[in-house]
Amino acid sequence: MGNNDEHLPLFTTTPAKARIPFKFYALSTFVGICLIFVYRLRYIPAKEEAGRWAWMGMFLSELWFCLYWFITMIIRWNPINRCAFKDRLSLRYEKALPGIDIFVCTADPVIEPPALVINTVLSVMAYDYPPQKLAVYLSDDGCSDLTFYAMLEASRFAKTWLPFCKKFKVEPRSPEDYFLTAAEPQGDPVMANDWSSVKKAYENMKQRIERVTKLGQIPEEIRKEHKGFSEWNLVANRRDHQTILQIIIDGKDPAALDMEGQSLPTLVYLAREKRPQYHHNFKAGAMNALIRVSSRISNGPIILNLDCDMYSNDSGTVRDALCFFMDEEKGHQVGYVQFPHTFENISKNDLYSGSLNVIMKVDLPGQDGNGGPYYIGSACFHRRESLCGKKYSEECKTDLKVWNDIKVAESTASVLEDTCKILASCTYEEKTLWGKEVGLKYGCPVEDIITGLAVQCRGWRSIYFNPERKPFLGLAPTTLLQTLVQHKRWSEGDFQVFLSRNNPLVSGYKKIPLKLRLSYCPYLLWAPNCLATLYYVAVPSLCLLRGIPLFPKISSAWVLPFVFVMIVHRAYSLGEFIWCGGTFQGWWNEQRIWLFKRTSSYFFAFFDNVLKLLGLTDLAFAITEKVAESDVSQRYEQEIMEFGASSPMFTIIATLALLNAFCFVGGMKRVVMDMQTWFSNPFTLQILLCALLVIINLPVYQGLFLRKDKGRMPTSVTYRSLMFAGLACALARY
Ligand SMILES: O=c1ccn([C@@H]2O[C@H](COP(=O)(O)OP(=O)(O)O[C@H]3O[C@H](CO)[C@@H](O)[C@H](O)[C@H]3O)[C@@H](O)[C@H]2O)c(=O)[nH]1
Ligand SMILES: [Mn+2]
Repeated sequence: MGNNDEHLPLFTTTPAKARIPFKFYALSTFVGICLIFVYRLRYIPAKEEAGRWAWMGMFLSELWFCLYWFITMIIRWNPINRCAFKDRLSLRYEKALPGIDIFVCTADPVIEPPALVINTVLSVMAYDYPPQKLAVYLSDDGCSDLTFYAMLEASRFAKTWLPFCKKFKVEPRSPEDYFLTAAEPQGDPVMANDWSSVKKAYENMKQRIERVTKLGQIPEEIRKEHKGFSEWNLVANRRDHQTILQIIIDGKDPAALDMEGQSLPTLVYLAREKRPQYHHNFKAGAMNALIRVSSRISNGPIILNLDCDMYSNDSGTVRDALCFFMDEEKGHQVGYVQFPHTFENISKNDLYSGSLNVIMKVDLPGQDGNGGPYYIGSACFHRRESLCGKKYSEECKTDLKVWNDIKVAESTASVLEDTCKILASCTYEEKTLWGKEVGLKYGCPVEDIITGLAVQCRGWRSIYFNPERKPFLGLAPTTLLQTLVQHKRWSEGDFQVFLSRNNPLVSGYKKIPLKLRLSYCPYLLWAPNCLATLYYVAVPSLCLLRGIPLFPKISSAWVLPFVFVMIVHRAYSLGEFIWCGGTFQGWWNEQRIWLFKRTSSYFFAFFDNVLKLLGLTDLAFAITEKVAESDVSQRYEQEIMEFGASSPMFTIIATLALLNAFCFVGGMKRVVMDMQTWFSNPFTLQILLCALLVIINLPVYQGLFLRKDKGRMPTSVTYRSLMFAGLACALARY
């Protein structure tokens, strides 16, 4: 190694390619949109004409779409890619690597089974990193002794799993996912023997955990094995209990060794105190309790935050992240490093559009280019200080040396357990800045977005790193309702941020660049999208029924901008989707989910925010289910859309689908009776729009009328939507 290498950076940044075709697309679409506006303004129906109001509504909707499109272009304008050099990091800093604290959050042993949670925990315990410098914390908002039991089992299994991972260079290091796909090694019989015995050990452990989980309580003989179980004697229920803090593996204890005599990472279980009269602030509250407790136990300067279903898929990720924090030139500016969310359970053509591929491959690199990605809740490495409210200053440059000398008080695990409990109590945060300036922010179902924004406003840079190998794999929702509920939470929280003092356009003024503030907006404005979309999918169709034309004739030149924008815009979206690794069918599914989300999730999110402004409700955090009944998951595999629940969201979706079907039939009748050609008929575009909506809604009609399985639309929804759609059509008609 030459001397020069010392000056090479630990990471590089390169602009993305193929910018010219993109800019051409953006510009030409913009021209097309302008022409549409010219048409809308020139041909406003006169005062006495029917349809003047409908026309104005079209104009306003299109204005909104244009505005929205414009900010999505800002995100896409100059994306960047990052590259990290782990080998340089090891050469320079192997002896001086900082401590890493890993926080895993879980909240419910039924929705998030303990066997799943410990796979995530094991995958991060097995990171390729000095174990003395690794501490893994589990926050259990479900306060479940079942989860605690699984953690005990995991701590025992770790003693074989960790050395096994190193020996066999196992990837991924979640045992469940490794053994699901890995083949037994051939050749060396000793190795093969080793391999099968570890596999057997894992399977036995999993069986024990699942048996106890199914039983729903801890058998007496197991309770005797660990003093920690006695804590549950005092637990009234999951919403009313004392703090339970158990240091399951104390990494500083010289006796805490794996099978090969190597040290083990510290492993901690925490169920923070909950009392009915105190708001627990969901995941943000859990994270803040962990930040405080960990500061006494290990105090790692870097914190990785993971959802319990998001296991590590690459044992090198910690080192990747450190390349950004430890770069001599720019590292001191970095507040957090966000990794992409990818999912292991996406169906072949991504039925519910859960993969988030375009967000991960287009939006986040774009946001990074504009000044730094959002913090999206999981798979993010934070600098402890930046998360805890410190403002960025040039002096942070000295941190590197300090990091290595961070000390925590030397005390035994049981002393720590006692003294740290208070940090996770309900009253600890009273009259402090926790949840406001310190730690994750409270009062919003998207704690991640507002927290990341606050970190950026304190002057820190954030980094997005999307490596070749997927760094983390999570679970995406597997039913339509779950998908819609998840998006309701996101869009609701995002819009709440937009309406609050935290609106980046205001709070980021003079703190972060304008283009970064603007690139928050497409997300924050998800919810209000519902208005323009609902208008566009209902009014032109109803006007068709009534006989009010809203688009130019095919024979008129004004049809060109409409057709051009429609085709080019969708072609671009298709291209982007395929480029991000999707299929054509997947793109088509995405269009459908896009419609469903906008008309149901965003609609409810919008109105809940209005109600909240009026002080009538408070926004909550609905947890996404990670398990499904076997017939439900079977339908998911087969990509059959799952309705099967009587939700008002489905009523809206079904009503709109039926409305368009009725209008399509009515519209066709009109065309046939009018005896005009398609060419000179003023309704052709309206019929096409209506037809498109009918085609995209085909699975809804199937669910309403044709299917017999349990995932069909409930009859109550069918009746209600028939009634509403019929009523709307009758009103339009007469
Ligand atoms: O009171 C709560 C509620 C949730 N969680 C945990 O929060 C995580 C995310 O919950 P999930 O239901 O899986 O939500 P998702 O929509 O999948 O989560 C995305 O969106 C959230 C914000 O809405 C972020 O917090 C997440 O990190 C991000 O992955 C899970 O580990 C939960 O255990 C808690 O710890 N306490
Ligand atoms: Mn999740």
